Amino acid sequence: MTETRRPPEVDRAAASRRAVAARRERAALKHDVAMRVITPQELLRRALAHPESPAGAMRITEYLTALPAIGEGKRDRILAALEISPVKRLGGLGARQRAALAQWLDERFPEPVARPGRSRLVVLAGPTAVGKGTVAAHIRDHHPEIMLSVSATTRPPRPGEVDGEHYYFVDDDAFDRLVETGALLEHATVHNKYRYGTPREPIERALADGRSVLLEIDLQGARQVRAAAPDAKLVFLLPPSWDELVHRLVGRGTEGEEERARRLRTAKHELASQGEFDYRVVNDDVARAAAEVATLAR
Ligand SMILES: Nc1nc2c(ncn2[C@@H]2O[C@H](COP(=O)(O)OP(=O)(O)O)[C@@H](O)[C@H]2O)c(=O)[nH]1
Ligand SMILES: Nc1ncnc2c1ncn2[C@@H]1O[C@H](COP(=O)(O)OP(=O)(O)O)[C@@H](O)[C@H]1O
Repeated sequence: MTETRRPPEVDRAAASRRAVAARRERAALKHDVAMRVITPQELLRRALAHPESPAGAMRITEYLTALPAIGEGKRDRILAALEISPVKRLGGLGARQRAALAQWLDERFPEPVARPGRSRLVVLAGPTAVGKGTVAAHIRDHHPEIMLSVSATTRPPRPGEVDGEHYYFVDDDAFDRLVETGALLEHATVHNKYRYGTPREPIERALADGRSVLLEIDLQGARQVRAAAPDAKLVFLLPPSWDELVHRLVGRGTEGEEERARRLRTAKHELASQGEFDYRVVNDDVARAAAEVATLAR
């Protein structure tokens, strides 16, 4: 049997391509943590579950400096306190080191804790283009038991949008009257442009009938609902990664470059506020994410 052997330079080239790809993937993961698309705990869980993956191969030093507000000085003090050597990789941490790091992370970056037994009023918010509208539409089509609130807006209808179904399209004066008469549970100017608000009465009626209600609104609205109805469940929809969020925004093709850049800057701030929410749902697959939100609405 003749064995065909590849020249060593071919193997070297392949190895170097793999190294570059792994480095790129590690950089993307660090960016996701820095942008708060994934929590530090999530990255650690991935590293420990797959020590051979790019997450597992990440040095503890790289990991710590990717965390919000951790510079090199703080990093070294943390490593000393946790008794972890700076040359360690995440996938190679010992049991005691994992436990110490996990405890430190939970104190420093607490993950939202599910708060069961809350009302059936569910707020779905999240950064631009994460898929809030898509997930809400899927819930409307597949979970008729959940009432999807129809907002009032001063934005003009887009082709195909039906008054009373997608939105109640009103002018500025009519919107003012809704605000003055207290007809809105919350309202806000979104993307610096048009006003949007949630009619209070249909929600109160549905909740009184024992139905679940879903509001797909922006972060300012979510905060007002929290203040007005502290028992509401606040759900934050997350993209699988920052790159995927950008990809969806570009792919939707509804904004020009300048508006996209502005929305992404807002998205960064919105992602940083996810700790105010009770639940986080990753919109990796629309049907799966919608099912998760529908379950929370029960
Ligand atoms: N506060 C608040 N935000 C809303 C309401 N209805 C829709 N929004 C938000 O307004 C934003 C713009 O929605 P829309 O005009 O449908 O445009 P698109 O998101 O670019 O398709 C989205 O972030 C919605 O979540 C509402 O009643 N109150
Ligand atoms: N799970 C998903 N996977 C891939 N693409 C998605 C997913 N969810 C939504 N999208 C796409 O992302 C874009 C933004 O979704 P959209 O519902 O308009 O976002 P939002 O309402 O949060 O601004 C749309 O083009 C939509 O088709």
